[in-house]
Amino acid sequence: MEIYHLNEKTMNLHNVTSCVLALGFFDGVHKGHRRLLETAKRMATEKNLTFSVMTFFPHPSQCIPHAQTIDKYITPLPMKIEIFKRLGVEKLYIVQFNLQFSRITHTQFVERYIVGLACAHVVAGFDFTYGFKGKGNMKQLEQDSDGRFSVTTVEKYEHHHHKISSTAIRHLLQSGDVQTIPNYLAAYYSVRGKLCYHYRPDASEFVLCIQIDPTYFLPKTGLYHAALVMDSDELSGLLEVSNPSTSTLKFFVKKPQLALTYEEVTIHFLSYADDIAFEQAAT
Ligand SMILES: Cc1cc2nc3c(=O)[nH]c(=O)nc-3n(C[C@H](O)[C@H](O)[C@H](O)COP(=O)(O)O)c2cc1C
Ligand SMILES: Nc1ncnc2c1ncn2[C@@H]1O[C@H](COP(=O)(O)OP(=O)(O)OP(=O)(O)O)[C@@H](O)[C@H]1O
Repeated sequence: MEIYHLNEKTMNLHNVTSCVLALGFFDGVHKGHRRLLETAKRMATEKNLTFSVMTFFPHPSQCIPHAQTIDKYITPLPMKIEIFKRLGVEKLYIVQFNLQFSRITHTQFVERYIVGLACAHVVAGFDFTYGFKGKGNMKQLEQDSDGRFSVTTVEKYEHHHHKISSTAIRHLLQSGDVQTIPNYLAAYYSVRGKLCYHYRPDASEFVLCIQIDPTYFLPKTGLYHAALVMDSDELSGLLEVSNPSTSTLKFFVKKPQLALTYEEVTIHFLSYADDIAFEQAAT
């Protein structure tokens, strides 16, 4: 996968190839996002065009006043890049979202970032917005295209009559309801980290400490039933989130049957244990 970090200065510095472009922020790359990305991939294959994705970084709420500033992510950028790679994206455009970019009008965005990147077809969801004050929508996009590219609008994908969204997943994390998240993500909520040290409080128990990207959106404080995956080995245990802004997690496990190496690990949040267990572990 080719990755291009775009801003006003770097816009015209690379070769473009005719593409199908999927558009959006895509935090979590949840089931709704995946449906959209599969549509774009299928169209790229049918039309023999490059499968491209455009996303933005950081989240627009960090430079425009919003009800809530989003500075923690379900998938921090390196994770999102990895998922796009796995989904077969051929070109990834990461547009720097700053105040200057936010003031680009919907027509300017189409001229510079869609027509300018040789997009023959654009795929986005029913509620995608773009341009200054988010004035552009999917109807506007068809008008702005002026016949130069075609547009597919992906319908709302729901779970129990609710839109599957990054916002809904953040709410589930905030309430500790991690067991419901696979309905939205198609997988357990997971974080990637590095085993930084371990200690042994008694003969039967090990505590592993894992350093994670500080921009992960963590579930609420407490203890979680979790699985820790390292290479092909998997350990079951309890994971402590001491507070949602921590970047060190503690994983409690009974006598691990494998040699612990200080490498990359992935932690899957399976379900919430309870506050009582958390208080007991803390003492
Ligand atoms: C060129 C451009 C300008 C934007 N300007 C604003 C803005 O002024 N205010 C705003 O709230 N969002 C703005 N946005 C953010 C969009 O409304 C939207 O959040 C973003 O395109 C990601 O779409 P998604 O949330 O549907 O994935 C802008 C987006 C683009 C592409
Ligand atoms: N459930 C869904 N069904 C269809 N399209 C979706 C769905 N969720 C998001 N999309 C589309 O995916 C792209 C990325 O959307 P975005 O990153 O805003 O996701 P979101 O889940 O709506 O996020 P948020 O909850 O923060 O608004 C957009 O084109 C959007 O319209």
